[in-house]
Amino acid sequence: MSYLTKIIGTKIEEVSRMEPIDITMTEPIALLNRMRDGFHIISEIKRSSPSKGMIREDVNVAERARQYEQAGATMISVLTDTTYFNGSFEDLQQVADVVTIPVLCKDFIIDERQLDYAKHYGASVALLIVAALHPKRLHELTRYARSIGLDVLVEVHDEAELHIALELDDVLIGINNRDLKTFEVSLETSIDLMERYPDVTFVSESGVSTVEAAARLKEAGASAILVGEALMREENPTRLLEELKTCSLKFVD
Ligand SMILES: O=P(O)(O)OC[C@@H](O)[C@@H](O)c1c[nH]c2ccccc12
Repeated sequence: MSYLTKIIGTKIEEVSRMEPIDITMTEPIALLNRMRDGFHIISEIKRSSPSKGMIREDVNVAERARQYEQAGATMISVLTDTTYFNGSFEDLQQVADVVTIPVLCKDFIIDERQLDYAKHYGASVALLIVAALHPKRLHELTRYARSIGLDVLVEVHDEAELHIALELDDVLIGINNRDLKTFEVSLETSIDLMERYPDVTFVSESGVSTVEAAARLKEAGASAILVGEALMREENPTRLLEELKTCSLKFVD
């Protein structure tokens, strides 16, 4: 059984225990427009992961999110899964309370109730993973998210999944360089797809740990990169984040 299948099994159980929660509906924030020009950093609050184990145990998430915003991040991603990533909706809320930039709820979302929680705890964007959902459910959840005021980042890993994502209106597409079934990471996953679809606005996700990697992705057409581990490992992430944001192949030996 793949890890993704295992995680989804856990989510099905978790969702069945989630009480309904109040939400205040808004309009989505037009995330796609914000990403169209320039090169953006989405920095992630990630305490641990199944593939890397503990990354940073004691983290003041509010403080770190503020540093990310000050250093120029366009959006903060917060892992809310507890079982596999040691995150929580409390983390999401703490971040949303202190930053002015959008906050992404990063979880394995399979049900409307999780979208309600994301909204309630302050997210303005939610992640939906194509590999985790039947295309019909992906459509339903995308529509529901937008109806309550959440923009959607849709995650793909190959061309077949990209075709499914391209059928959705007004979503930002992320290409995960990490295969969620094997944990293998390759930047070529993004580079190949971005070169074949030059008109699509893409976020390249995972495995970006150097300025050179960021520059390669930018050169290949990425509008944004999503960086978790590399920034979390920095005691002070400001400099690395600034360098990733202004990266250029010209300055790389
Ligand atoms: O820590 P990294 O390698 O920089 O990766 C960040 C982010 O892309 C990764 O956490 C991620 C991408 N898609 C996901 C889906 C679920 C959980 C986590 C993820």
